[in-house]
Amino acid sequence: MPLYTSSSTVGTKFPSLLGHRGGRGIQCNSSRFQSLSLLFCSQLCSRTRTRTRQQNTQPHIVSFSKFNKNSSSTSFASSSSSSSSIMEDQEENMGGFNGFMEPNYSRELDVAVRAVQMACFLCQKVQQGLISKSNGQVQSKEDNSLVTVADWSVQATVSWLLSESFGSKNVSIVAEEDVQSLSKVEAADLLESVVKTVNDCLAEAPRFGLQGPQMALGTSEVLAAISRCNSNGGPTGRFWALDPVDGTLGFVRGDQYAVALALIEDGEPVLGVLGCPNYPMRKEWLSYQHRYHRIISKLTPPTSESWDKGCVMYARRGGGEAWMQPLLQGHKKLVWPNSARPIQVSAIENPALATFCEPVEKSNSSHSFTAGLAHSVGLRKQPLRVYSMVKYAAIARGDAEIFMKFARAGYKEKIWDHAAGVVIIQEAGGVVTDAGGRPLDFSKGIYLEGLDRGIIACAGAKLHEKIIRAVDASWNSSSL
Ligand SMILES: Nc1ncnc2c1ncn2[C@@H]1O[C@H](COP(=O)(O)OS(=O)(=O)O)[C@@H](OP(=O)(O)O)[C@H]1O
Ligand SMILES: [Mg+2]
Repeated sequence: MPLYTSSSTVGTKFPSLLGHRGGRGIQCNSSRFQSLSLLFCSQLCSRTRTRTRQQNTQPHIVSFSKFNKNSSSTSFASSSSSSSSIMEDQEENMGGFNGFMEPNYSRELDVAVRAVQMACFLCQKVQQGLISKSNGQVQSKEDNSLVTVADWSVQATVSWLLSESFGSKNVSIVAEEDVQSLSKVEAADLLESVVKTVNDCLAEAPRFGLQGPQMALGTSEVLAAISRCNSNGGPTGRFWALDPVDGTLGFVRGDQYAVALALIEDGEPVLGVLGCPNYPMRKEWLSYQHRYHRIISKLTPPTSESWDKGCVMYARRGGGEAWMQPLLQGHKKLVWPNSARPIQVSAIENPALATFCEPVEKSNSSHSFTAGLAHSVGLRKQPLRVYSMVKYAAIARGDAEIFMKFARAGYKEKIWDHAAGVVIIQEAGGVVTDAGGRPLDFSKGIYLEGLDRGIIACAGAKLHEKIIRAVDASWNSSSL
């Protein structure tokens, strides 16, 4: 059975790396920022290698599906014949390895993008319900964060789809929601809503090129799918990191939020998929509250064909490319690559022209500290405050140049809040590190252990270096 189409085949243009960055040179030998430069150089070298390979093997990479590599990815590839949920309308499979014997994760990427498309579809329906009437779908968790039917439903749906596609034995997921609060007797109505929402969504699976269940899932199957997401991550093997609704506050306020799914192998994120259902295609609308965007949209309704808002961004580590495709509209069927376009980071290096983004809530990141940094680096524009990993999407798409997050002391960042965004920004040409210039460490379990002060993502090395310097200069006098 034909299985899937590689993302590598969706585009055939591979501009040279430096040309792709608008000709910006990159210094790899800075003595002052050696670790930073080494990091950036290694990102650059990996990208250059990959591009050379792709140029040599275009347009279709040779399939090595019979090659039996002793790696966990083989089990994913081999599980496809028995439990693949991909429909028949797709191209020849890539065997899980490209012509250079490296896993290309094409099948995982294909399933992940489709699953995130479905999750976005689900979230849009729930968010519309929240906006039209405050109908009790917002719950309070013990940790006081807001959680919705969408959180649990997305987690159940994505978990079920991944398990069906790769076999539940082969799928390990780290995800935000645990099943305890949903299993309580007092949550019976909520659970019923989740089961209905999941089944409504899975009934649409064929439109997204995936197979849904033969019969509607029962309560126990939905709970089982949620509770399967019980991995604790770690340094070895393969697991998925899922944030079913990232930016819960944005979601319940009818604003920006994201569905984030990453595949992590041996502690490194290798695939990143980010669904951004409210991401506006006109970048100036990112800075407006979504309510305003909705009013404007009503005044000038988009035509059915126009791409007004909502996308899924994705990238494979080392692929040297990042992509964005629109959310599936109306009753259409997803035909890969679904009008995907390449995305890349901005070429702006001048701080005076750069836009920085940060969390909306000052309890999540110190606005006063970033304002000081902005001043010292010479950033002049107002910060773009956006909920969720949409900030990573904005950097990858070139709509902003800098993302900074400095959480209060003691807060431990979770891997699912960053993994997908890191891969996408890096493959779109940007840099992501902690404030010490080191890569984020996804190998230590569910937290980004050892994170130095904060997170800094930039379109290019020069801006990144300036921010790191500014953090060093002002950290000791800050109250953080
Ligand atoms: N106190 C504190 N400090 C820092 N970070 C925190 C904190 N509390 C939560 N979180 C995590 O931040 C995620 C939301 O980040 P955002 O960048 O979207 O923040 S904001 O809502 O725009 O203010 C949010 O993700 P979601 O829970 O998925 O919304 C949390 O994982
Ligand atoms: Mg989150």
